[in-house]
Amino acid sequence: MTNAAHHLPEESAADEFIPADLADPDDPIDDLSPDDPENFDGDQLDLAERNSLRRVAGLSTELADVTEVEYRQLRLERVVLVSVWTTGSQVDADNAMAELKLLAETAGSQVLEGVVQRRGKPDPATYIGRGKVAELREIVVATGADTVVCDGELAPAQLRNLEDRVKVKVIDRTMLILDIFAQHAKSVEGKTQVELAQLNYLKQRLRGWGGNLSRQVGGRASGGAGMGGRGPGETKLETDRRRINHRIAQLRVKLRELDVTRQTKRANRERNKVPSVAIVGYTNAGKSSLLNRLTGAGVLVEDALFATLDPTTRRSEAQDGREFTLTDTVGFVRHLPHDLVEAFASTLEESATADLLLHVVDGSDPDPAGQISAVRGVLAEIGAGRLPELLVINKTDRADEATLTALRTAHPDAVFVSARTGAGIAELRERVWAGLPRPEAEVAALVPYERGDLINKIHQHGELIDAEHTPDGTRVRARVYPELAAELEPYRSVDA
Ligand SMILES: Nc1nc2c(ncn2[C@@H]2O[C@H](COP(=O)(O)OP(=O)(O)OP(=O)(O)O)[C@@H](O)[C@H]2O)c(=O)[nH]1
Ligand SMILES: [Mg+2]
Repeated sequence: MTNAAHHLPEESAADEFIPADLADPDDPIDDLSPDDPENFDGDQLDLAERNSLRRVAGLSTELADVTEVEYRQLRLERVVLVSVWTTGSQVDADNAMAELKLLAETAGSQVLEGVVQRRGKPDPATYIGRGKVAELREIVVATGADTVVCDGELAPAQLRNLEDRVKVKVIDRTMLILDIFAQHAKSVEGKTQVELAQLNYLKQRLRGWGGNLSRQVGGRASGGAGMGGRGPGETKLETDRRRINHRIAQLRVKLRELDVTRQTKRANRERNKVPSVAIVGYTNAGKSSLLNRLTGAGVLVEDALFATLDPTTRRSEAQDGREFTLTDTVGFVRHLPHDLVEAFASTLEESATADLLLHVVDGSDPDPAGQISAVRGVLAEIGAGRLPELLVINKTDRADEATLTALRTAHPDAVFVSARTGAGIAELRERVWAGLPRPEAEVAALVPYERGDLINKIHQHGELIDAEHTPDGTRVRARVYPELAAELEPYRSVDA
């Protein structure tokens, strides 16, 4: 890459660093104290527990001595944000920076400064222009930062070069998101998935912080061959790599086992034909708040990105008594790391197999259209792109009229709600009920009174058209799924 560097054009004057305006005076976030009784979020059952989990290092004891893996984690760091602004307007660039700031804060770090460089494309060697690296170093020194966070996914070489020159830890957006997930994941499955994604990502970016040991010239000779115990000549880098590979294999096995449990659960639901509704959407859009509104679930709601990492499923009932499930899911974000999408595949499958998607959008976001397309992108990636989708524009209490009008025009079928005030929730319920899949087969039967269980099943899983009590039992007409139709077969009326 030193070669490549010679061919790069000099920095032009137009490539100035633009300080990002990080202090947003009317930051809508500020008026959202969870202690405010107005902020109806249901019971926040596990808030305390969550807070106590915040800063626990995500890796198991087996990797405790892989110093680099720990080093890459972001814990209460003092950071400088850096982004290369290639396309789009200044507003887009500011929004992207504001989101990066939120992400960094969600990871527990303190943002000291943010700089944007306008540039045709990121420098292949150093991400920002090479002329700007020294300036970045100055900012780092002046602010006393210990970490630089770049808004993008950096190639291993870019990361290394920047780190060598800026002389503090450099993290990219992908690593940052992985780190947030690692801090927040609660279930065994979630933790395992995140750890796997982190290790996969880091594996290609290890640089051997054991200092000179890592750059041994003969190091290549041992690559790949002889995974067994190598002697004292083994470098720290190789040890790390070997341990990581070993750990990755372990995690894969564990995930496979966990997946079996999940599939059993899902198979049960499928057999019972309980329609499932998945609440999907951009992170912080208000998915959990909506689940709480719709079911009183008491899921944690927090003004933080990725508050929810473990899907919660609640049963609910349509007005005609039919049951369905509502699942709150992990939020999406622009450029969700691919490793992570892959790692979360089984969790996300919850959405991919749903009968209906409630796609929640934060109507008060500066760029709801961008959120919608980012979410649809991830949905397509996990094979949920063609499911029936009900677009729900949330936070109408806070969104400005112009944005709402634009959204109404662009999405005439969307439902406009506020999980906070409850506005539009009644309509949302009806739209959800109407969107549930309907059983096809219509049957007529005379069900004897001792088979009241069948009548109950019709109520729960089918649609009762009419019922009449006769001396011999209940005469019913109903739309039911094939399984229930088979159970009703012995009592079928011929005149149907
Ligand atoms: N003003 C307003 N705020 C809302 C509304 N709905 C949710 N919020 C707030 O938005 C923030 C995020 O809400 P959550 O329900 O946690 O969002 P989420 O989509 O589940 O977020 P993640 O799980 O982090 O992806 C919280 O501070 C909520 O109080 C709304 O209708 N109006
Ligand atoms: Mg949530």
